[in-house]
Amino acid sequence: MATATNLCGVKTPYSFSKRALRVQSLCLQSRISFDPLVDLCGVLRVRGSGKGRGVRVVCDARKSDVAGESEHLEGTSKELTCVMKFGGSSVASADRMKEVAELILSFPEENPVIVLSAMGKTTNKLILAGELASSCCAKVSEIEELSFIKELHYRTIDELGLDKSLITDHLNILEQLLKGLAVMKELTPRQRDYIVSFGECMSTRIFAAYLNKIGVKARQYDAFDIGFITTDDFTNADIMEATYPAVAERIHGDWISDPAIPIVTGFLGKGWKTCAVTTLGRGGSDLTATTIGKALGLREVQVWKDVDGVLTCDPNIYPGAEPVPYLTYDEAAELAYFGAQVLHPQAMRPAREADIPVRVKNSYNRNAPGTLITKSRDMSKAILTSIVLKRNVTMLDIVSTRMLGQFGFLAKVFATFEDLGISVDVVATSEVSLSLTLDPSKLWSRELIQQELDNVVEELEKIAKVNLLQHRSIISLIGNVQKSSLILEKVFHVLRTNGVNVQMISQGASKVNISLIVNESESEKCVKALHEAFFESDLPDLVYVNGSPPLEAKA
Ligand SMILES: Nc1ncnc2c1ncn2[C@@H]1O[C@H](COP(=O)(O)OP(=O)(O)O)[C@@H](O)[C@H]1O
Ligand SMILES: N[C@@H](CC(=O)OP(=O)(O)O)C(=O)O
Repeated sequence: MATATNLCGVKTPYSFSKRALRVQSLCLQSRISFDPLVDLCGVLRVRGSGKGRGVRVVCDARKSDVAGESEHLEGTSKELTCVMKFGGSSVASADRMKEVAELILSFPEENPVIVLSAMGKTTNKLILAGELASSCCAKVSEIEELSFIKELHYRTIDELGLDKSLITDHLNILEQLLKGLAVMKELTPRQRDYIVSFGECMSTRIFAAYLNKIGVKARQYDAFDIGFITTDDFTNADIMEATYPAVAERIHGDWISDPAIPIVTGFLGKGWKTCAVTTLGRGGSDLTATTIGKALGLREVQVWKDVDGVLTCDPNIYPGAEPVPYLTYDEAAELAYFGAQVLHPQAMRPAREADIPVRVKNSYNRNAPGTLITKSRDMSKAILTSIVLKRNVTMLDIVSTRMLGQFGFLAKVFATFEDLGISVDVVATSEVSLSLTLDPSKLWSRELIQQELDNVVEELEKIAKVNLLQHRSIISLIGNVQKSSLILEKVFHVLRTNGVNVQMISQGASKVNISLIVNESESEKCVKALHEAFFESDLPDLVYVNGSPPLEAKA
């Protein structure tokens, strides 16, 4: 009897079917390590790598048929190898779609799963159209955003030489939905998710049809139909565990029976209770990509953007920002969480769990090396990796009205936030007081509405004195916190020179992030000055006090 590892990581005896034994023998013949894993559905999955190529073989351990599998198993070059995700900016027009098709074909050794976002700014336009329709500001047929979406998609179809019927049903349903919103005079998060889903549904249909037209066999998938199961948190849903086996089975099953490049809608899922379409939060196609990478055990996930990788800061704030060649999952996650638009905050989770490298590349400059994100990297020379600015942050200073030493104060404060469903970003605390910032991304618009803030203050004032400070920014310094004294020394030198007072400082438990809270009006100036000091200055990093090197220099 052979053994296989179950999902809890335990090796258990497993009675292999003829088919599984055949997989084992083919793996051995091809010098692919045989590492069987039994998933929740009892399906035996084998991961391994032979001659530098990632290979994944799926077979059912309980069935005994071997027919139809041999070509797939022997011809390992026909395995799906990686995910390539293209964001809205990469597929913004017919010309861009042609370039992306050419880019995909320029990697003949790859059999990618393609994940696409909506074309250009379609998602923003869909949200606006929904808001306008429900607020009765305009007649639906006259909503400019709707006309823009129709025109963009029909023009793209025309320029690619495709048939309009590909998306006419979608555009008709979209218009009907907007008319419905105008009657109801409301736009719920659930309705908003359904409306925005049309962007990805249309871009993927157009792109798959174009590939088929140029003779590259492709198959379109709506993520909500192929097992992307999420929580029912509309506008910010979370991927659930059941997604991985379901997506693997569907995409892999189709690939084996009739190989065609899978073209999957990014950003979308299906709520597990409501069965309604959900979205994964803005920029959620990155998460779709890493989820597929983990589900299929692929070799690499590539996210193709309009910048040369993750940069040392937001190029819109400082155009001199430079690409960062290597990052760890922790650094990338922290960077995204603290506001770098370039990656979705949750996207690193599946990649980290499956230990799959994520490469951030530029679809406009494909020869640029980009950024490689992996579990670990050489940190010996790393000091600061990237500077991230999160604007429009609200800060609360909370001081207990009771005596020093009163226990349970912090618990009561955090219980208030839990009751009101508001998450907190950065915290600095003593026994009787704490300062914290509120996460503005909780709401779609990335701003906490005034009524929620009033509720927070009203509740907290029952136990504390509360000072609400708006228009603040968080500057997050992502880097090697083992060198925190060195980083802080330089930071405070720069801020003092620029006359900026830091209002709060916090070092994340993740050990890759130091956060500073400053006034919004001073924040851009700070980021530029910090960027110059850390990435462009020839000044020595270490300033010796009284002629003796600081501790970390001695170590
Ligand atoms: N640190 C950063 N590194 C790279 N890009 C950043 C950074 N911070 C903000 N950005 C912005 O993120 C954009 C890329 O992210 P996004 O628009 O979501 O890409 P896509 O839509 O192609 O997936 C860049 O054009 C850039 O303006
Ligand atoms: N279209 C969605 C999802 C997405 O991921 O887009 P992009 O890859 O262009 O950031 C959005 O705009 O949020």
